[in-house]
Amino acid sequence: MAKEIKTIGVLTSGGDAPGMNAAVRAIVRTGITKGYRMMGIQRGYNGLINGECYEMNVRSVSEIIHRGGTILYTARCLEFKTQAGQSKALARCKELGIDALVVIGGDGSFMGARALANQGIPCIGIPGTIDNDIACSEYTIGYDTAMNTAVEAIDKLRDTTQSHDRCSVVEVMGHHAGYIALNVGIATGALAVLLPERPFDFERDILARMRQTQVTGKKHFIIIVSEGVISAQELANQIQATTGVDSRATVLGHIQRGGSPTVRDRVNASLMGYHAIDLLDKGIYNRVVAMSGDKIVDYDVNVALSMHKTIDMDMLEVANSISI
Ligand SMILES: Nc1ncnc2c1ncn2[C@@H]1O[C@H](COP(=O)(O)OP(=O)(O)O)[C@@H](O)[C@H]1O
Ligand SMILES: O=P(O)(O)OC[C@H]1O[C@](O)(COP(=O)(O)O)[C@@H](O)[C@@H]1O
Ligand SMILES: [Mg+2]
Repeated sequence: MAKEIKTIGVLTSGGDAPGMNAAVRAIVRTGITKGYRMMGIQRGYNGLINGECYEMNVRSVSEIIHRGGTILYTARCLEFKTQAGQSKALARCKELGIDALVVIGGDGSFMGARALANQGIPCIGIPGTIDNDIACSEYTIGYDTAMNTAVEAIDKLRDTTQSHDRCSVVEVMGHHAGYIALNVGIATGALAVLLPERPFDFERDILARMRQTQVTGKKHFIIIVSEGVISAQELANQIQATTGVDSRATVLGHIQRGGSPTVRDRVNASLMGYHAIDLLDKGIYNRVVAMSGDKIVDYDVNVALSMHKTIDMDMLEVANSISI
């Protein structure tokens, strides 16, 4: 027998991602249409522990579909990782009458949702992270916007890099995940793309590729490095010292996390938000919403968290074959 749900809470957690607002909008409006009381919880699990929340109506989510960031704010909450923190959150749900929760965030946030689900609060996870590193889903909200933001910035860097016959080393985000780097590398025609999934070899990945292309007359170089592989500045210094090519480092950083979401992020966020409420409404609990092909699907949270996904190394081969 499905538990009776009257009030649904929604929160955003972990790194913000463009399109989170579109998801919140879809969740709140679908929930209200289906007759639920909707509560916005601020600052992720911190807000759940502290009771920072407010009832939302259809107008609470007006004028946000095009805005980056999250109107609910977000946070990383260490306390919630502890049993004591989770017990406080559970007590707060009971006090506020929150019967179920929709969590928009990454893999860490879903582990938090599972902890609450295990204590009787039905939870639905929605993948919201620019990194696209949610194993069960081919796509995460914010990923498309972040890549487009990075491409726009790197196109600008290309102009100045070419004008000075320089090498630009550009660091993009992607905590342990090279999806942004690989796609952005192909989209910007980068000479080399360094991914966390592949051990870095300075001679093979940089020097050999520069020499090969210099023979054909190329004098400027763009190198994309995913955060954590090597510091962009350190790599630029090494390239300049070894090849004599004037080199500069650019860390795109949190620029990639902001800005108005793309069509793809707005549409997927809206579909996923609707799907999350539809699941709860059907009495289907403790699922993670995901994309498979262009379809919205869902997985049991335990299954979702045990899945693995691998980056398509054939795409690196394509990048390396074309950027010569
Ligand atoms: N193992 C865990 N158990 C319970 N809660 C967790 C766990 N891991 C992460 N969380 C909660 O989720 C929040 C966001 O996780 P984090 O990994 O920083 O981001 P993301 O969800 O984007 O991957 C953490 O600050 C914490 O409150
Ligand atoms: O917000 P912070 O603490 O600077 O975190 C930066 C990290 O957040 C991200 O932007 C997104 O990661 P999550 O989605 O897992 O939170 C990573 O690419 C990056 O490593
Ligand atoms: Mg994460």
